[in-house]
Amino acid sequence: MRLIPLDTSAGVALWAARYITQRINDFQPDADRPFVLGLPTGGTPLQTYKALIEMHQRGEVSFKHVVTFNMDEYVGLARQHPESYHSFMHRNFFDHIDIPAENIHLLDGNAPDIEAECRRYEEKIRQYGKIHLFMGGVGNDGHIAFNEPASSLASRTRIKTLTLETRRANSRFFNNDVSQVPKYALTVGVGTLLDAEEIMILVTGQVKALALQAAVEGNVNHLWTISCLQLHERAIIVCDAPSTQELKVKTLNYFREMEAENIHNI
Ligand SMILES: N[C@@H]1[C@@H](O)[C@H](O)[C@@H](COP(=O)(O)O)O[C@@H]1O
Repeated sequence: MRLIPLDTSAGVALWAARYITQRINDFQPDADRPFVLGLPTGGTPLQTYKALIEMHQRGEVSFKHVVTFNMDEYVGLARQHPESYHSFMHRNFFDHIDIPAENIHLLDGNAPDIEAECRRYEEKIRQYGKIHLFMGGVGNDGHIAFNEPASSLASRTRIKTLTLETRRANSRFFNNDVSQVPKYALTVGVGTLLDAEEIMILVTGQVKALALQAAVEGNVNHLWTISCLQLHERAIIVCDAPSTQELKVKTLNYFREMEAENIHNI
């Protein structure tokens, strides 16, 4: 695992946007060989999307041959609802870049047959071979995508019941009314995430401090599904100073030294 400790959330966003841009450009994608990018929603990646849009506008990156798969979507929320992840992604990212509509993949939380929809999503990812880079955030309770505590670490795309903690945290997008937050979501599984070639998780704010500690210093544990990163060959966590509150000084110094050396640090 690489841990990139930065001072501010703005620094995290810039680091992540530069990293994505570099990976896409190094890959030199074309129509027959697109770059496959996994994407999250939530408050954390907003600044990263903004930075990517600015880089695109400056001509530093094109998404013409990038294919995207979003991590999750609420069940039963109309696609046009401003807080559906479909709306979120178009409003905050897709509408401002040159990605072709057919390259965008999101789970359909209103599909008549939920199981078939989840199978279709897994199959679609398989058709592209693999996701090259999966960006994500983390919930306050350590969930990755919507893999709530005690999700199987071998799980695939499926429906999940959201915890009250997650619904309370997300109620800030629903007029602070928890009853408006959907109770279920479709989400890629931990196993789906672990299949990606590389995973980059953004962690910002003190509310994420326990989740970051679990990810970095804790044991691999299904109660903190973010800890699955320890099983991945190429996992990067980019974090700001407030989110590191619960890490040992020794841990933080170790990762700082590794990054300063910049070699053999996975
Ligand atoms: N399903 C999403 C997660 O993918 C996201 O990581 C988490 C944290 O969101 P935020 O970045 O707003 O703290 O929220 C939701 O639960």
